[in-house]
Amino acid sequence: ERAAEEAAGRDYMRTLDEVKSKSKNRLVLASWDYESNITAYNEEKLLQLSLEIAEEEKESWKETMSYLWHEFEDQDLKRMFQKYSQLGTSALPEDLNQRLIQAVNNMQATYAKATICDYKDRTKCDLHVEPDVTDIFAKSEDPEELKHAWLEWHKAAGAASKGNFTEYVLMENEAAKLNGYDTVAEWWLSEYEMTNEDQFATLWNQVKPLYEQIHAYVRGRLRAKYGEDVVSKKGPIPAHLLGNIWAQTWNNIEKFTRPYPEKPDVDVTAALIAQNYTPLKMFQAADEFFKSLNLSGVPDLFWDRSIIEKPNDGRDLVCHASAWDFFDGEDFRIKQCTTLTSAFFKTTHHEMGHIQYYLQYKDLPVIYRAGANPGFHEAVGDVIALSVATPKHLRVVGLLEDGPDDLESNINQQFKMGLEKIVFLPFAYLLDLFRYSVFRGITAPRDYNCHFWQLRESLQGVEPPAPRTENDFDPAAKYHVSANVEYMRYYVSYIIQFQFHRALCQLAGEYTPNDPSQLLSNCDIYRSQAAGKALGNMLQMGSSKPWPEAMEVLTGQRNMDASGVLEYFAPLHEWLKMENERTGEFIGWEPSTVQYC
Ligand SMILES: C=C(C[SeH])C(=O)N1CCC[C@H]1C(=O)O
Ligand SMILES: [Zn+2]
Repeated sequence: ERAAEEAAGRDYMRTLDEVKSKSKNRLVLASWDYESNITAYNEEKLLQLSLEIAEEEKESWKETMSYLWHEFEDQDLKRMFQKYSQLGTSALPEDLNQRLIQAVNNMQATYAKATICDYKDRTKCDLHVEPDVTDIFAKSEDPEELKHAWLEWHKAAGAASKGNFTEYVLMENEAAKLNGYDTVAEWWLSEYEMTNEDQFATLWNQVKPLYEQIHAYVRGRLRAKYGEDVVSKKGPIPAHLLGNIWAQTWNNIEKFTRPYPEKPDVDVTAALIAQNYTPLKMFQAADEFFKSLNLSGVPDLFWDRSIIEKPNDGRDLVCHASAWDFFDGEDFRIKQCTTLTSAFFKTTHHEMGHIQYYLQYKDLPVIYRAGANPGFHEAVGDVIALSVATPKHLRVVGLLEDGPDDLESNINQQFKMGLEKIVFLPFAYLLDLFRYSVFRGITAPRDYNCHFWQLRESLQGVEPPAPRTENDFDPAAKYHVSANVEYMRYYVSYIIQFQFHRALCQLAGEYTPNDPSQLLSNCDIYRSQAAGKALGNMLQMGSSKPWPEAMEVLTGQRNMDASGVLEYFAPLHEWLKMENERTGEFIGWEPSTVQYC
């Protein structure tokens, strides 16, 4: 009867977990080999192993579905069976799975190998997105050089992948249907225990007023710098002038847009170089922060097997930063082409946050070794980085000399954080609104680029530096579109990380709501055992419970909302409204005059 069936199911789950641990370990090792060294041999090995494991998974899926797990009373056992009942892309017939794997591998390789020619020296054509194009956008203040780099990169990495992307959409949608979803959009939303994107729209409505204020202020400062012919009074901002090839964060233009330029700069990049930091030292600093919270340090294997600098042996590799769980409870790695910049100092904390999550849930069944939802995984490292980025913490670790702690300095600091966190929200939101509409067939291939730029203009208030046509495919110029990595996880992360930060800061005694002497943006949880314990308790849950339960363990709230973001940036929001009022800056943007549809 049922009790015997559940007992049998429990035994079966234990065995299946052992089998899964081994097959996932083999697959991740082959993926690591391919992404660390893109060769035909490594691609073929990954393809063959992927197809072999897909067949094994089809077999074990039949056995899994032979149990009456829908009736099980043990909710935890039922949750495990429910997760194993999702076969994923292994549900595809082998030939379609092969076409899918090849389409994504082709896009990844195109992106990794893409290069552009230097603006000044047109014979120098070996510039990759990391570090070269990234550096151009960090340093150049020449609109023509920025336009050249923008157009060349979007041609080399975007347009080139349109065919493979269309094939990938077909195959991935087929897999979605075989897993019981209408399209990939619903499959991705199910990861958040949602059936539509209404909650994401609600979050956007909460933060949009704040975004419009910082957008208007930045447009005004850019117009002052480049002139009205380059930056209009009321139109969208040209995407190539925002310090980032995707215009997703605008930190690199902070140096000439910050509210109080006469106040001392907080230039972490200069400090890292001046103090002979190395990539290794950056990783050790992040590791030390987690240990200060009485959380886990990384194992020795991590230092032996990670790749933390771009290899200089001329190989092709995926440079985009990533953290890896090899599902054997011991092997955890990061692959990152680190350079000595404040951006990479943050990325290092971001990636070490993934590793910390892996370490905290490594003893759970393999099926539960994931974030409570994908946004949780992206938030861990960023929460730590919110403390690290405070002038207070930077002084503790010697990366910033003493300076004023007055209102103007706080506004400058919040503005710097706003160029990373507020500005990012519409970008992350639109990237998957675009892909949802593609997966749902609302956006056909002949409309891809037009619909992408309609979203870029309406949500982000940016426009392309030159006319676009359907020979372009600008979305694939962003890594995650070429690599089939869902992106709403970052939108969720940039909302919930402030809810997490607020809770941790109160536990650390660093923040009291409505106490102006303790700004949330000045909180540093460094060395707080209470904060570390609460964070660890949430991370140890992995995906064993629905994400509202994990959220509640840390914050006492069961829902995600923008109250954390709005509380953190309240002083800046007030300042921006007053400043835009004072200068008469137009809030929002009128339609673009650039032809892109
Ligand atoms: C650092 C990573 C690897 Se998970 C990343 O892709 N991030 C972190 C911030 C947003 C997003 C991006 O670079 O687009
Ligand atoms: Zn991440």
